[in-house]
Amino acid sequence: MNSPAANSPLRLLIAASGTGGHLFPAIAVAEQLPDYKIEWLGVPNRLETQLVPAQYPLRTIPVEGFQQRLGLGTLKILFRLIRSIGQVRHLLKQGNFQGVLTTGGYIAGPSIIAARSLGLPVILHESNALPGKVTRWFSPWCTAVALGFESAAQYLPKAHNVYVGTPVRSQFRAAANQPLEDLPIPADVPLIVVVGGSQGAVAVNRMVRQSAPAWLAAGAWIVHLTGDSDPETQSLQHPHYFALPFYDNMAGLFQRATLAISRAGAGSLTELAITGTPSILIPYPFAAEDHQAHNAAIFAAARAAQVYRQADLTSELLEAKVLELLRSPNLLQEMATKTESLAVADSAEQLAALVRQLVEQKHQ
Ligand SMILES: CC(=O)N[C@H]1[C@@H](OP(=O)(O)OP(=O)(O)OC[C@H]2O[C@@H](n3ccc(=O)[nH]c3=O)[C@H](O)[C@@H]2O)O[C@H](CO)[C@@H](O)[C@@H]1O
Repeated sequence: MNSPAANSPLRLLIAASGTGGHLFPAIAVAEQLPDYKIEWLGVPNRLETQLVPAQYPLRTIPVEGFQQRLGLGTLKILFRLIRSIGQVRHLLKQGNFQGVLTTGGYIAGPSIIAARSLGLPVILHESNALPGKVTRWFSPWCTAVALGFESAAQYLPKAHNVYVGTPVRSQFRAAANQPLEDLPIPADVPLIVVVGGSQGAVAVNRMVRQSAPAWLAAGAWIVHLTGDSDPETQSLQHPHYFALPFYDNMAGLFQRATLAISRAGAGSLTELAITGTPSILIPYPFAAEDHQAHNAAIFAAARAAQVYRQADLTSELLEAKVLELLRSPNLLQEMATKTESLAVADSAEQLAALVRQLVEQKHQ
């Protein structure tokens, strides 16, 4: 591979794909590397085609997950994996890249193998408390593994682990109390924010709609981020209830929220910690290896959140727990303080510094 011309910007390939939880931390790090020439690697038809800022050219390759049992399907996937490795190698050589940053998931496997086979440094960021399969399999080959939760290191004994927290978008690092200009919510009313990860959570949505009338009657306002695949989003109408498929100003919303009801994806938890927002967490029960329950357990242990398994939760119980919290400002304040203590405010800067160190040291 050619060495970069003196003074030409270093070239980094970011392999991050699929969900907000994988994309936003990578975007946050990219924002910290304005002097790098960055290109993006993703999968066709996934969220990256909408969320990755236009300044980072997006390349796509078709990769899929690994099945549990061996069979013809597994062979096909293996074949695709080998083909993807070849495609990423070609891309890396052609683009004269000097390093790879990935946030895990299926796109990470071929990216790590391709980059390491060319002697390029790879930094893998794992945001979950229980690292995903791809991270557990491929982390020993990475130059460094950056962790969102310190306790994840116990699952990666052969990796070079560095705890940095999970990077959040720049909106979360701006001054507090960004106004919600598009939502006419009075300053002095309690606000409940409901969020089901980047794609919404239909089961949580249903429970929330059943419980919401009691919360509204108690004087609360509600912003309900439903995702775009819930057919019943218009079934509850109330002047103090806003149902939206997706919302951009999450920093402003979490800062303003009295209480959040959320899934327990690493991205949402990190943001709740940064904004010091007390929460009720309902881990997604079908997440790979139940990893959201591991994320939520850290918040529960720190008394930063109340955690309920979806299977144990009814709309009556949810209704009662929320009312109880709305009537307990001291408890909410205590949860807010505990939540804040879990935040790593400069995670994006730390991870960008790690990328610089490893990429630049290799190319000195
Ligand atoms: C179902 C599933 O397996 N989800 C996983 C997925 O994240 P997934 O994207 O589902 O969930 P996360 O909580 O990590 O991230 C959601 C992100 O979307 C943003 N958002 C959400 C709604 C909205 O209207 N506007 C908005 O901007 C949130 O602010 C947050 O930044 O990857 C994460 C990181 O590996 C995992 O921890 C999650 O468990």
